[in-house]
Amino acid sequence: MTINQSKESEQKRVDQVAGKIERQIERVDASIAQAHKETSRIERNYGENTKVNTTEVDDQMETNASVQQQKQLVALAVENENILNSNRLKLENLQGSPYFGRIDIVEDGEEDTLYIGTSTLQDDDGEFLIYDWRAPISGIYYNGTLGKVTYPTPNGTAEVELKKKRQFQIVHNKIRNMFDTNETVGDEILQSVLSEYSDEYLKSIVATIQHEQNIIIRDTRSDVLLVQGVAGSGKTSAILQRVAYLLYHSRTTMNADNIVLFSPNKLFSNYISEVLPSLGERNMRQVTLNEFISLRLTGVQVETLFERYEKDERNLPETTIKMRLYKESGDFLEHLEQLENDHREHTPYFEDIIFEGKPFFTGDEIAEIYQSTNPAYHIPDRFLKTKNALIKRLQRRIHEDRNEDWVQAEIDNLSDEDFQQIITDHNIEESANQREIIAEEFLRERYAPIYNALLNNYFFNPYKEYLFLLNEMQQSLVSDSVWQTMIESIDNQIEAHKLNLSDSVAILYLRDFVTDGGINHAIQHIFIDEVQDYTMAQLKYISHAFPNAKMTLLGDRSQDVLTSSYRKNDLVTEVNELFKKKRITTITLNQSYRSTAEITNFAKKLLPNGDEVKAFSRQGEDPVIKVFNNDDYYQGLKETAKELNKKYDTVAILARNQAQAEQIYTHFSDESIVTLVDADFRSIPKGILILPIYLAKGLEFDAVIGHDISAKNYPDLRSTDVLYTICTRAMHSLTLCVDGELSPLLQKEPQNLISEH
Ligand SMILES: Nc1ncnc2c1ncn2[C@@H]1O[C@H](COP(=O)(O)OP(=O)(O)OP(=O)(O)O)[C@@H](O)[C@H]1O
Repeated sequence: MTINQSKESEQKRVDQVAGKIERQIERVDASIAQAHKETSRIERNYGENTKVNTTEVDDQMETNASVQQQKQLVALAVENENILNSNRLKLENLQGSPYFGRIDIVEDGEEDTLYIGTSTLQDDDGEFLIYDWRAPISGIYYNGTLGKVTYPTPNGTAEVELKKKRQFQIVHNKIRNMFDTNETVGDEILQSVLSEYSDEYLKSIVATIQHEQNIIIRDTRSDVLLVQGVAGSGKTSAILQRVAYLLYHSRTTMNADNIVLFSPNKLFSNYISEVLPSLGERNMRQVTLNEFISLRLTGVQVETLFERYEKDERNLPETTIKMRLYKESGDFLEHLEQLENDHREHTPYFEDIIFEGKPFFTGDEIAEIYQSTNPAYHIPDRFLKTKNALIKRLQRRIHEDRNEDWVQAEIDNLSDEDFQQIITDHNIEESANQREIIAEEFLRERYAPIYNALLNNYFFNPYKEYLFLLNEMQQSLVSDSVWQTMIESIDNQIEAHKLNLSDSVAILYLRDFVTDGGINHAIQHIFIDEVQDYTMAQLKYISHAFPNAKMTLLGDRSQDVLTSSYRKNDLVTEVNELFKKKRITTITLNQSYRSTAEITNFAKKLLPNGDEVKAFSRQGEDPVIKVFNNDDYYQGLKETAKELNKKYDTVAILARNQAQAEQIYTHFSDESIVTLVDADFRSIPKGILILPIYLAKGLEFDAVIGHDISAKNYPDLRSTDVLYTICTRAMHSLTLCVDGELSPLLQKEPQNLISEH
């Protein structure tokens, strides 16, 4: 058969499948309408049932049972509707482009042809029209070259012969491109996908996943999967495909709520929010490091990475660097723990528990209980015994206070409804001492804040404990007076309810150690994007806080924008050292997909080990370096941006920091198509955008303009990471504007790229 004949018969199949998808959508719509009616009927019924008489105790009990039953019915009906809606979403996702791959295999002498798409589709006879890309057999499409290949089955590995691998690009149910290939996914389709212009949202790469990316997506063995991937190599894309893959394979034991992604900022969260729904899955939870820490340290304002970066840009003394590097190491957390253990005689710092303006338990009373526990026990055990003793004291108080006059008086003053509510809430039966039981329950409610304070260990002061340990620490990094000044400065910050990043993680770790708390067992997978921005102490803490979670860490040591002013780390070595007791797999991605070959080749020359980076063979225009005479700079920048915006929807002017971004904006403020983006933005508009580089991390734009790459602004090698990250945000066009003298980082560039204005 010629390729044209094949195309004709393939098109026929697409038409048939498209027709079946339409009919299934109609049927699902009818079922959804029916289910919706049913849910409303049950809800109405539920409403009527709750209106029954609730004054008599017997009636109350009966009503409760019936309400519970109705609640369950509502929940079931809603669940049914949710399932139907999720089926519809899957069908919608298949509409217009039902599949992207086909494999022809011979298994046990039998030939079979399988089509692969974003989700499974069966016809009414149960025949598979489309296989989900995550099905074990679909792995062949991404992994196998023609010939003998294997795939996992519940009964072990199966071997088949792969006869043909075909790729499709189907748009509006018309085959636009079709290729037979022996590669993972041939370059032609990838070329075409990558030439498209940027979008507000990242897209799924399911149809064109590459071999190395596939290994990341399908890894289920590693405890820690570390990916060192160059800019634009598909790390973020791989995360999202991997989440979809894991959800599919652990349907019964895991859902999207068991997965947490640490993302760099809110813009980024929005940028990636469409991929999983386009694959028929719910988004996982997302949190920034700062939100995560702040949630755990309520009442304290924790410095963000961006704030610190802005500060670091101004000055960073050598001693600060030394102390910070130490406090950011995994060892520091261990030293704190060790020091705490070494000070057996020391009583942790306890606080009064205040109730209605007065101490209910004083710090001294709590300390006494702690001191009475066996000093041979571990600190967390002594702490737990103290806490249990306090809970017992509270219970005793409740028991003793129940006959107090004030309690009796308060009960007498309860309305009938409140009185009945206590009876029903606690299932209190009629008996001789019913009133005493009611009094106890009443007190339990009244003293709930105390109980809550005990449960949450609010009587322990981790801040003072931390300062104590810092004081006790033997260190030879800096002079004693510098160390003391550092301690005083933390003390002052705590007074003002503020904390810097390194101290906050150490305090959390210390608090969790002493109180044996802070652990979340429900999370099964943690993903950290831009892991080069994390310190080993932070990674250690995250791993401690989610002990059941496998970790997928993705980063690029060359995009170390936020910490490169004081840290030159080797990400892979440090992470391997930190997690040496775990099963760790390291994968390197060297192929960059985002930018044209010209941009990638330009950017990689900035790096000392840039040869590793492989450009994808998509041709475009050469990057441009425009040098302006000081007075003309902003005018030139403005004209450049406006000119590019005629051709490209999004043109991003990337500055080193917020102050520079604001400065640029003042020169543009008369233009309506220009937006100054700051940390509170949740989505990226089209037009000309001005933003500091740290907010552009992980994002991409059609055209990028690097702001003021002059000798003043990018004086030496320490600025390499920032400049590299700026350049690699560009998909199709890169321009670097220079105010005055060219940065030494650009001085080796060929003259034909540089123009004077
Ligand atoms: N296999 C692929 N098929 C199609 N497009 C791809 C593929 N891999 C990556 N891309 C595209 O390349 C671009 C960069 O991908 P992504 O943002 O995931 O890379 P990254 O490694 O996270 O980048 P960075 O570290 O620079 O932020 C995106 O537009 C993505 O859609």
